[in-house]
Amino acid sequence: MVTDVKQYGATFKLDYGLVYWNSRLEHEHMRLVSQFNEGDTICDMFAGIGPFAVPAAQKGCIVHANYLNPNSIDYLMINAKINKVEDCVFTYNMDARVFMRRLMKTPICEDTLESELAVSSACTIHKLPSNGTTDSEVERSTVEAKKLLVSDSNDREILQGSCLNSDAAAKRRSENFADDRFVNDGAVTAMGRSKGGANKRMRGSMKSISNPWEHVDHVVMNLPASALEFLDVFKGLLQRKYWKGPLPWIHCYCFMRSNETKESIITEAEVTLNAKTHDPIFHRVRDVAPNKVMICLSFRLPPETCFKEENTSDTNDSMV
Ligand SMILES: C[S@@+](CC[C@H](N)C(=O)[O-])C[C@H]1O[C@@H](n2cnc3c(N)ncnc32)[C@H](O)[C@@H]1O
Repeated sequence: MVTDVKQYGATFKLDYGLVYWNSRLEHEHMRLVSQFNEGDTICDMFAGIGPFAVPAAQKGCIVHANYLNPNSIDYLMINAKINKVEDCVFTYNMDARVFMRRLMKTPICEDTLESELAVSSACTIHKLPSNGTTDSEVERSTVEAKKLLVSDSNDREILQGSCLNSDAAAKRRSENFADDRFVNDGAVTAMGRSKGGANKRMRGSMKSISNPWEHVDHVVMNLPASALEFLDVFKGLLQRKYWKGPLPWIHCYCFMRSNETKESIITEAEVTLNAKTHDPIFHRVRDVAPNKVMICLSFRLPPETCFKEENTSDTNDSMV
C-alpha cells in the first residue's frame, strides 16, 4: 500500500509492503539532523527511504545515501524529488561496507583528480560496476537495480534523472572542488538542476562542498541489529594526505539488552575499531521491548582506526 507520511517539514512516499519505515523514530531523525550544519557532508550507510537524508538535504547538507534494498532507493529518490532536494542527495544501491570503501577511494590519478566517486555514482543504479565484478554483493544489488530499472517507466525517469544528475555533479566536483573545499556561489549553482526549493536556498547560502575522501562530517549507521559490526569498515579507510579538517562523527545505532551496559557497548565498538573513542555520547532512543532499548552511540572516528600508514598506499586498491 502506497501512502504519504509527513515528518516535520518533509513528506515521504512509501509502500509499507516494500520498504522499512518506523514512525516511532521521527524524533530521533530530527534530533540527529539538528546536529548537522548547512554545508556538511553526510554519509548514510543504511538510508532507507530517506528520513535522515531528506531533512539533512533540506538543511543544506550534501548527502550520500546508500541502501541494499533497491525498492527503498527508488522511494528515496522519489522523496528527494518531492521535497526538492534531489540535487543534494546522491543515491547508492550496494552493501554498506562496499559503499563506504568506494566513496572514500581516493583519486585514481592525482593530476587529473579523476575519481572513483563518479564510478561509484554511476554503477549504483543504472550501470554495472566498471570492473568490480568480484564483489558478489555489489553484483547482486546491481542486478536487482537493473531489474528495477526495466520494471516501471515512470520510476525510470526519476531514477535516471537522479543518476545523471549525480554523475554530472560528481564530475563537476572533481573538476572544480578537488583542491579546494570552499567554493563560490557559481560552482554551487552549477550543481542545481531544478528551480526553486532547496536549490534556490543553496545558491546564496552554501559554503563548502567536499570530495568525500577529503572530508565527511557525519556518518549515520541506523541498522541497530548489527551496526556495531559494520564499524570495521573504518579501519584504514582514509588517507591522511588527502583528508582535510576534523574526522567525522559516527552515529552508530544499536540495541542494548538487560545483560549489557553502556560500558560494554562502548567496549564492543572500540574492539571493532581497534582504538579508544574519546568522550563518546550515549543517547537512549526508545524502549523496544521490556529488556531491550535502542541507543545511539556517537563519537568522532579515532585517527588510529581510519588512517592507513603512509607507506601502504596499495591498501586502497585491495579494499574493494
Ligand atoms: C533499521 S533500517 C533503517 C532505515 C532508515 N535509516 C530509517 O531510519 O528508516 C536498516 C536497513 O538496512 C538494510 N541493510 C541491511 N544490511 C545492509 C547492508 N549490508 N548494506 C546496506 N543496507 C543494509 C536493511 O534492509 C534494513 O532494513
